[in-house]
Amino acid sequence: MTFINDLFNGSFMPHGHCLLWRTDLLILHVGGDVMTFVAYMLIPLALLRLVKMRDDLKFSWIVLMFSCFIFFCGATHFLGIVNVWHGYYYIHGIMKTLTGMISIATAIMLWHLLPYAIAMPSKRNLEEKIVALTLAEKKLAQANQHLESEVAKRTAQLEKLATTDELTELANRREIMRILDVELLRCRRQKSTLCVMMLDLDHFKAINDEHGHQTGDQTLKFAAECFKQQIRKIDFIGRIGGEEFLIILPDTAIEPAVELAERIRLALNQQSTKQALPNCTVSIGVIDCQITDTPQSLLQRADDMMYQAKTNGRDQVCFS
Ligand SMILES: Nc1nc2c(ncn2[C@@H]2O[C@H](COP(=O)(O)OP(=O)(O)OP(=O)(O)O)[C@@H](O)[C@H]2O)c(=O)[nH]1
Repeated sequence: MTFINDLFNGSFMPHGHCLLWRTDLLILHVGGDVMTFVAYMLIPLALLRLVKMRDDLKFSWIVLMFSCFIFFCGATHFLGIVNVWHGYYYIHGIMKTLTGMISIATAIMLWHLLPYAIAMPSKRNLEEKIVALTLAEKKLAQANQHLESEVAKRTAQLEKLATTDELTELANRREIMRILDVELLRCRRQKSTLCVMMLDLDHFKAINDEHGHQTGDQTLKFAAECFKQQIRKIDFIGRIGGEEFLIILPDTAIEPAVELAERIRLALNQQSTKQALPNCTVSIGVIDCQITDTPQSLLQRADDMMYQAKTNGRDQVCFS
């Protein structure tokens, strides 16, 4: 009760010793207020600049409230300086009340936001997450690389399977016919020479019948290897049927092609006697490419020559 009486009868009024009229106290109080005022004004400016520069930031009441709270605190300190010389106590009081109200509102808002702020990942959490993600990304890239090399390996295997004869590992019929197409076009474009050789092992059925299918297979492999050894790197060889082979000789005239066919025939003759395999001979038909030839006609003409070698008594070369 005494406190309330004092409040209204004037006894509660401060006495008129403003800063005790001492210069050091004046400098201390005014200096402190000036510094606080400047700092309080700089903080909302910094927040304003942050919001302006970060266009991903959405409008937030808490930032606005916090800026107002700091601004009003600064303004209160400013009026504190003014009031040392002028007595704007009414305005100062209003400003202090407003600052108090905004401070309370900001504090309530802060408490409300506290659970969200606590749940937010810390800088260390985020750094750990970034490290984990970088590691996962690296592992993913490695797995991807491994997968890509596996796919490339499988593709190469499939390509080989699709183009290679399984037994002799020479080009299969489809592949050698594709090569014949390409080489014929190239020969036309470059106006060069091209020879084709058809080879058929003699009495192969007898080899199978007398020595068994497995020995027949080994003989086929051996003959294929023998043919391959005789041709140049730029030539092509493929197995087009059971015991039938085709050799394509780009940039080759008929004479050297026939010489090569003869060498092949002799090589098979000589080498097969040194093997623990049944003796085996080959009939060869050789032709050179004519202006009207197609891949089919080349094949047909080489086949005709090979049959002529068969009818002439086998183990020989016939050419047109
Ligand atoms: N072992 C084996 N034999 C095969 C293969 N492909 C075809 N043959 C056999 O090759 C033989 C070919 O016989 P023919 O067409 O009568 O020819 P040939 O006995 O060589 O007689 P000519 O060609 O007239 O000298 C057949 O018995 C086929 O079964 C194969 O991949 N492996």
